[in-house]
Amino acid sequence: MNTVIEGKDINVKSRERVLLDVKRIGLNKGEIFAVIGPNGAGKSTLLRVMALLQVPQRGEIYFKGEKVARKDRVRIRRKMAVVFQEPLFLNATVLENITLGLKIRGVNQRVAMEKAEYWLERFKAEKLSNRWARSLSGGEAQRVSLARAFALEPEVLFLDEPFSNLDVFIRESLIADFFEALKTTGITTLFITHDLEEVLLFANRVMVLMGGKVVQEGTPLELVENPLTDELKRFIQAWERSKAKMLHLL
Ligand SMILES: Nc1ncnc2c1ncn2[C@@H]1O[C@H](COP(=O)(O)OP(=O)(O)OP(=O)(O)O)[C@@H](O)[C@H]1O
Repeated sequence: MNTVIEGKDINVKSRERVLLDVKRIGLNKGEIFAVIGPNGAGKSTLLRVMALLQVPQRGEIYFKGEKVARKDRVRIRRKMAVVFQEPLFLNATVLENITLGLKIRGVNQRVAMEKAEYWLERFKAEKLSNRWARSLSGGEAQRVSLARAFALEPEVLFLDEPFSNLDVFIRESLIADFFEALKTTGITTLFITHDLEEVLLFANRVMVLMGGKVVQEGTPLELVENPLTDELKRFIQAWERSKAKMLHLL
């Protein structure tokens, strides 16, 4: 079976409001799968459910065909890595933040150091090794957060809008490093964004979420060329307008 992670019949409610209602989401091995949608569409909720960080009111997650039971959640979570928009760090140095995650997964100190140094270098963050992680700037923190995620060599990588708070220069450079890392590792990736440009750059497949429901799924090109709903058409047009404005300003 080629599906690495799959969610079936997922339903998340808060009081009586349905936040998420997704019949199926499945990521094939090596695939870069984007979930796109406006603010409040349920993207982060879906990511948390798939990354086993939140238990839905209904629905199941399958990892390589195995239904994830409550008792297996921690074990399977260790095969995953998550990068958030605002990185979460322990109160320790950059290097310690990376090596600790590896040690928890049973990697010995020497190998953990090697992996941490290797990935910090690939994300041009080697000079930050001994800095206190919580003192980093937004761009530095995101470099370290990505290095930490790749160092874990996860079977699935989850990213929740990792580039959205960065200035245009840092974003461009980090996106290039990230894309290179994805290409060379082939890690199965679930990527959340509200930026269509990122979808067109990275994704093999994209799911559009609006109001907690899937409105379309397909290749990025199919989405742009043939949006199925008026709401999605408006979303794409708004994005095109903002891009055109940006080009006009340059
Ligand atoms: N713990 C919670 N309790 C109640 N409502 C919640 C909770 N978490 C999320 N929501 C609501 O669920 C909806 C979806 O939120 P979510 O953060 O998943 O959307 P999103 O698509 O990631 O949005 P954004 O792009 O703004 O980050 C929102 O209306 C949000 O207010």
